[in-house]
Amino acid sequence: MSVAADVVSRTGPVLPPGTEAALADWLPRQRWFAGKGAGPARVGVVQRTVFADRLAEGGPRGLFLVVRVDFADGTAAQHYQVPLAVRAGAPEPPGPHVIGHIDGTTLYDALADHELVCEILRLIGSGRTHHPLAFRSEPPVRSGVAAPLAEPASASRPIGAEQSNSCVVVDDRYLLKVFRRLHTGVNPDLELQRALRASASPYTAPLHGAVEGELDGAPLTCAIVQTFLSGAVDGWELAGRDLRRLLTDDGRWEGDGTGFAAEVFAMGRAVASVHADLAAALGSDTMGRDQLVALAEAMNGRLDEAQHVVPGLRRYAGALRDAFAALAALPPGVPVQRVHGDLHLAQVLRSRSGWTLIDFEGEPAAPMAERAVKHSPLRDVAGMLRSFDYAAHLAVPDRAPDPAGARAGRAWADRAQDAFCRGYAAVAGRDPREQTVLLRAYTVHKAVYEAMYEARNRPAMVAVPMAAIDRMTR
Ligand SMILES: Nc1ncnc2c1ncn2[C@@H]1O[C@H](COP(=O)(O)OP(=O)(O)O)[C@@H](O)[C@H]1O
Ligand SMILES: O=P(O)(O)O[C@H]1O[C@H](CO)[C@@H](O[C@H]2O[C@H](CO)[C@@H](O)[C@H](O)[C@H]2O)[C@H](O)[C@H]1O
Repeated sequence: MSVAADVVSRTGPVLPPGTEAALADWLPRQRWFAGKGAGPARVGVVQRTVFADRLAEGGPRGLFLVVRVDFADGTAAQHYQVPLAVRAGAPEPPGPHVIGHIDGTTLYDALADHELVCEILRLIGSGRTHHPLAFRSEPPVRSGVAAPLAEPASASRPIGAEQSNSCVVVDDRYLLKVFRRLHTGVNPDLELQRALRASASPYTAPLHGAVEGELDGAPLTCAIVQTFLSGAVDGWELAGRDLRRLLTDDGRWEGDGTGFAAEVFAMGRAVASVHADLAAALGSDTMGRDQLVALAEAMNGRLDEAQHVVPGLRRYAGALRDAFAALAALPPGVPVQRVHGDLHLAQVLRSRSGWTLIDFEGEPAAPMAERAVKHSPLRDVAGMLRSFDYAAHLAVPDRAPDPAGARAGRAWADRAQDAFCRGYAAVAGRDPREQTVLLRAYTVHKAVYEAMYEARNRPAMVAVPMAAIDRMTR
């Protein structure tokens, strides 16, 4: 399973013996490691690509590793990406990025090493290949505009701890995002942002380049670089600020909120515009009878899985299946296209230039083939409508639940959902709420996903989607 550490460079083996044991200890402690509940794991390095080697001169060696994890309990094997730094001695202060100290070297996460982060950007900027990895810069949208990434960078810092992947901000200008859990196939975060760059969408952060590879003969997306929107605030934070303004000092809710509804109207416009650009760039289709039935079956399948994880869903199963059956019975001809796939308030950033959609990778645990399936754009609309409901529950932490507060939160979510749909309609020409059956099916389907996601990742929050399911099935 593993590639032996047998390649010897001027300074000894490329990977010191014991690397896999150190990784086996380090990986399960990472936020993005998806195999946490699966028991003991065996770890093997199945691919390693040296992209920088200055160990002999007292500098770092940088490698991209593909690591395979096999689980003792029979859970299917998972692949992860680890950009690895190796330096002589113990140059790194202890921290969560340190993987181990072996044979006089320190092994640590290369994203914490400014020199190596710069090297990755330089390789992308100059379009180099270190087989099997291709470092590519995106062709200029307008001719004569050079790729900016070859310039030296002076500072880099990791951002966000609670993420599925790992991001580093370079010079406050670029965001390098390294995908952690690997699925073969082109990641939609690259595919869709490439298409949106080509159509010069003003609602995405321009893509500058990517690192692409292959595993077992299939394509692999390893990393992307895009413009970092310095000073941007995400929709979740803005929603929280608006909700906090409604809350009086003595704990009562008062007023209608401030300008947030106007912001949300603009957000709806941005999402509809991105949908139009995606349809133009990557094509659209219609669902016939068979596809509608298959979609309803997939939704039922997820409900089956979710009921094992959240037994409380069982009492709603009849009403939920009715919503999916109504979808299956819709007249054929429902338009479908590529969509964001996991849209919520933290996936939209508000900066001076307006709203920007980020993170087009879809549901991070799903195989790429599933994420590439065309859907009604109402899938994203449903995701955002659910997010306003979440915000009303959670954006004001430590607030004791009380009926008046719940009513005020509900009224806030209703207003936000209304503003979003009106903004969406202003660009799409049709209010998503007119497609009642479709929107209801996608919305309850999303809530079922959330119940399962929360049970696995944030059990204290299961009550949020469960309350929505209770309300929507009454
Ligand atoms: N282009 C960008 N400009 C500014 N901040 C960004 C940008 N892209 C992502 N971020 C920030 O980084 C965080 C993680 O990015 P995201 O693409 O959502 O990664 P993940 O797949 O790990 O969730 C986001 O929540 C956002 O705050
Ligand atoms: O951001 P990710 O792509 O990793 O998405 C996953 O995590 C999200 C939580 O961080 C989760 O979103 C759910 O919680 C949000 C509030 O924290 C809420 O705004 C969303 O509406 C709700 O779905 C998302 O489902 C999951 O895929």
